[in-house]
Amino acid sequence: MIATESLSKRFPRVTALDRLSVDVGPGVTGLVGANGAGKSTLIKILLGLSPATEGRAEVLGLDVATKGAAIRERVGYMPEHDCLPPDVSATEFVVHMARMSGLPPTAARERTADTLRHVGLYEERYRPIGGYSTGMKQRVKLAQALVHDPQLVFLDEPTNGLDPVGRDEMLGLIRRIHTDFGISVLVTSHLLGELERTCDHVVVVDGGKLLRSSSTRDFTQSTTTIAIEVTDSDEHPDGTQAMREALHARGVTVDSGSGLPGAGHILLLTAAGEDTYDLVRDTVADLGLGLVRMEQRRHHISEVFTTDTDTGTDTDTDEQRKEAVGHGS
Ligand SMILES: Nc1ncnc2c1ncn2[C@@H]1O[C@H](COP(=O)(O)OP(=O)(O)OP(=O)(O)O)[C@@H](O)[C@H]1O
Repeated sequence: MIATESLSKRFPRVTALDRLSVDVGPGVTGLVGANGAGKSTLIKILLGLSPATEGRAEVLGLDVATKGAAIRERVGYMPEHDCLPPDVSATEFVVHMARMSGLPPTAARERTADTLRHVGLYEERYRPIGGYSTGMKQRVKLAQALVHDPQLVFLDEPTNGLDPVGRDEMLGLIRRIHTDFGISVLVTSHLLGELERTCDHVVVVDGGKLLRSSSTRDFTQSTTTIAIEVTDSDEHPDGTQAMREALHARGVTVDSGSGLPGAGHILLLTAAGEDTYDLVRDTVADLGLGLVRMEQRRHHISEVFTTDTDTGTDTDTDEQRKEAVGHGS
């Protein structure tokens, strides 16, 4: 679907892409990286909207340097930023975009109705977009990317600004773009966690460089670490501490998970088979606490960064990386 070879993009003060070589096949692929990692720049080059400084890239077998228009006929694009006209309705806007893509009037109206229904916009589609919530606007942006029935869509940070429920709904929609319509998807995010659930394949970029490209399964192989979180109680006002001590007394070494989001409330312990789960359950019950969660920890974006990038990068990138890690779940 996509192939880049030593692709670079240099702006006067910053190298946005640095000799990036990656192949992306059919299915749903996540492109993950901190803010400023080069994700949007890559998408613009792949659409033929911005020339690369060096290297080459093909989308659906078409060279981005010379076949931009043909690529945009076959590829849908959902931009990151709000770019919707406030005074027209979703229907009017999406019909317009369908017409711009070359669909005849009747087909444009039919495809618009189908696509808006697919993204979950019903009666609201006749109201001006200016009054929509962020989630509704994201759906309109998604609909206009799909309306001309592309073979591939680029979705740039589609969950940006959404609350957890809206985010889950958007991720479900993205998955269905592929399962229901066979359209391949390249979706960007600075949160690896949300892409894990949605994508078949994940590509990680950092400072414009390829950090890792692998199937989601390989990427998120379960570790043997279990993360647990418990409630407090009247008897144990610091439930986490009580749990730590009780587990310790039962011979289990517990780590506080410092540095992880939610640290202070999370206990990490090494699983020694099913017995460990039973031990945790029994200990929680004996203490009279509630178990908020008990889950096998999976690799986190921070681990990718710490294990694969100790090669020294500039300060800006380090800051941006921390930001992505901080946002991770
Ligand atoms: N037109 C431009 N002129 C100068 N620098 C740019 C331009 N576009 C992007 N950059 C810089 O290139 C780097 C990569 O930006 P890019 O927008 O591709 O990152 P990103 O991974 O998409 O992050 P974000 O989600 O924050 O947009 C950043 O340092 C950015 O400031």
